[in-house]
Amino acid sequence: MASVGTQSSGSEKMLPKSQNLPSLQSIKSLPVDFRFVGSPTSERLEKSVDVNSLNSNAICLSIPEYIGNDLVEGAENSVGNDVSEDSPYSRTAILIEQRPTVGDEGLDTVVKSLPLPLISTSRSECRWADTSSYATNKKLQSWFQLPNGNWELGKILLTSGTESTISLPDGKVLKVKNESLVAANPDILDGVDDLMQLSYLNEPSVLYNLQYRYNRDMIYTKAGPVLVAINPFKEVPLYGNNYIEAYKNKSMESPHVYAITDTAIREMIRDEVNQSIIISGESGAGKTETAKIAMQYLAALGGGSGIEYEILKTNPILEAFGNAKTLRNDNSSRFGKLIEIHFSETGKISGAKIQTFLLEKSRVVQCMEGERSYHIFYQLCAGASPKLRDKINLKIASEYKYLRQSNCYTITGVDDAGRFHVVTEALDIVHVSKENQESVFAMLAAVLWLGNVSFSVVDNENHVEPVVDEGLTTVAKLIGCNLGELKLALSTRKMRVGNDTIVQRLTLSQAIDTRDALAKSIYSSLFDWLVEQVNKSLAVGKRRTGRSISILDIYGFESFERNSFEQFCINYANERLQQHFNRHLFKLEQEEYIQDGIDWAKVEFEDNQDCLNLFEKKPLGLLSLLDEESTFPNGTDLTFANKLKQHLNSNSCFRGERDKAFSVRHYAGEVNYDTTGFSGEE
Ligand SMILES: Nc1ncnc2c1ncn2[C@@H]1O[C@H](COP(=O)(O)OP(=O)(O)OP(=O)(O)O)[C@@H](O)[C@H]1O
Repeated sequence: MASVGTQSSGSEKMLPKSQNLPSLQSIKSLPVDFRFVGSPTSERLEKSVDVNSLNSNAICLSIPEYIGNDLVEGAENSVGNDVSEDSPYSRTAILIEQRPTVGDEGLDTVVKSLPLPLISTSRSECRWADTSSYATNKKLQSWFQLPNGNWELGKILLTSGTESTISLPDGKVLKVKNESLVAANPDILDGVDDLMQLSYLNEPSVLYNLQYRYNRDMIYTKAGPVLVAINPFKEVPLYGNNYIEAYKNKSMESPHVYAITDTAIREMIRDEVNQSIIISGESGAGKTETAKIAMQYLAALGGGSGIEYEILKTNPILEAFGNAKTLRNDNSSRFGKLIEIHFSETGKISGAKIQTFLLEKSRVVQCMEGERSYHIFYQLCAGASPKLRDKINLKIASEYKYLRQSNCYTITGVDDAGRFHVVTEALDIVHVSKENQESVFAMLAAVLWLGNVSFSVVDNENHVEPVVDEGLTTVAKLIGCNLGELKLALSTRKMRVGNDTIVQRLTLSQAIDTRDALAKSIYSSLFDWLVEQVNKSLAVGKRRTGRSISILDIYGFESFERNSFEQFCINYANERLQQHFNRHLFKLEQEEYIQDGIDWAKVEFEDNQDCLNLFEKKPLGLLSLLDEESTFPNGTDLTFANKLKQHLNSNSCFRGERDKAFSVRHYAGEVNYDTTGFSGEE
């Protein structure tokens, strides 16, 4: 007699009535007609001692090839008899792996007689049987969106005509239009580890499934070929050597960054093709942490030469110089990075190369209340030795205007002085000499002192001159420049008129802009120089004969009140990534199903092609128009904004705003841009 079942790992309300739930032993002692297939669920079944820890209540069964149609019908009896709706196992699903020798007819007979939903007849094809009749037998449930936007799972009590009566979990009974109800999946599909397994793939079902797993610390879920990670904002016991060992070369299907990375390694070796792992998401979603976890896995598998240690040590350096506290994320990357890890033919790491993009330079001179500038400034101020402080005339963070303006110096739980030592150690490891390190710190101090440079008005046209004080003299000393030259550089500009060069005095606001531009330029040159040093160190003497795995971690989609040119570029890059995601998750997958003639209910998704066209179309897209305006001698930010309004106002993704502003309807929401600085006007 076949009786199969397992306890749901779900909430109390879902537990079966019986107190005597089946033990692992009873599951294992299934009749010979059945055996576990080598799927992740069954693997876990066999390994796990505690059935309660299972995250799925689907039992995977395989019908051995030699059984044939007759025995399939036998299976029908045994399953059908024992697993009735009232049995303790009523939430058990059955997944039958169809072998080529089992005819469709035989299988159909089994399917029809099962009192339970059949999840699949073939795991590889994922052709889920329609479970709606099962749901009708039970009390039909549907999602209903409340006025506040939240989704509630309602029980349908009655359907008549175009309306249904539903009861919500809080006991309220509502009469609603049928079209406002969104199909819910049967309980049996709660917490599936691949969203593609859901019978109904709609917003509330996806959110519910992700939350169901998240509540159980299962932060990873697959969405076909894509891994969805939900930031746990706490330590989760999912990493480290034991986990690495478990995933190593095992083609484990259960969702994890290690599994994705392992697939990249295997496919790189097997197909001899370079691989890339693209990580995208909004700010604070966990991209950088995920990139680090992937790098740790690569280092563990491809390590041995010692270079992997250097690669991992680049993280504290890049984070110190390129990350900052924002309102959304205490450690927000303010630049994008592409890390290429090179492997030799034997699969060992032979070197790496880091490319960085779009460092947010403006943060050096201004940041919002409650945010911080780059970590390294605070680390330096807190952790520099007395000798170094003396040498570069360093004060505490609150002495510097650039750091003072946002009124935030520390991050809860972060020891800046301690981090400074970690950074200097990491700089040692990537072979930045002590002498060069000192020059780096001197340049950082110069940037901070620049912010303290003030100006005094010298005539009635508001022309200014820098005040000669500790700030100005320290900057001159640190950057190795004559004081008089520095004064001129900060208060005048040279212009060519015909064959002559004339020197024009700057007004206060022009001088402040010049000072800030110098500070930004010093900082971004320093950042680029460091990345160059890191790359030299990671590539020394290594022949790049093998293949590589690249990890792209670009900083996330963001929207402030008024967004800059940098944010415009970042949001465009994110729009492109979204399109890549859509293509792989929906477009290509669905095209393949259609080509193969697979009966597939089309999944509706929001295609962001229109928004991409707004950016990319020639000659009347945002980028082309910006290119054009930047080359016009009389082009300004205002003429650019007017041009956009003239040509793009009829585009549904665009809206002209007052003065120099416009907004774009991105996939993640509408964003307002201020064209100040877009056209590069003088
Ligand atoms: N897997 C994880 N385990 C534990 N904590 C995590 C994990 N992923 C992210 N976090 C937490 O969330 C914070 C933000 O994550 P992270 O810096 O990776 O976000 P991000 O997507 O790179 O954001 P940004 O675009 O602003 O750089 C981390 O500092 C960490 O505290």
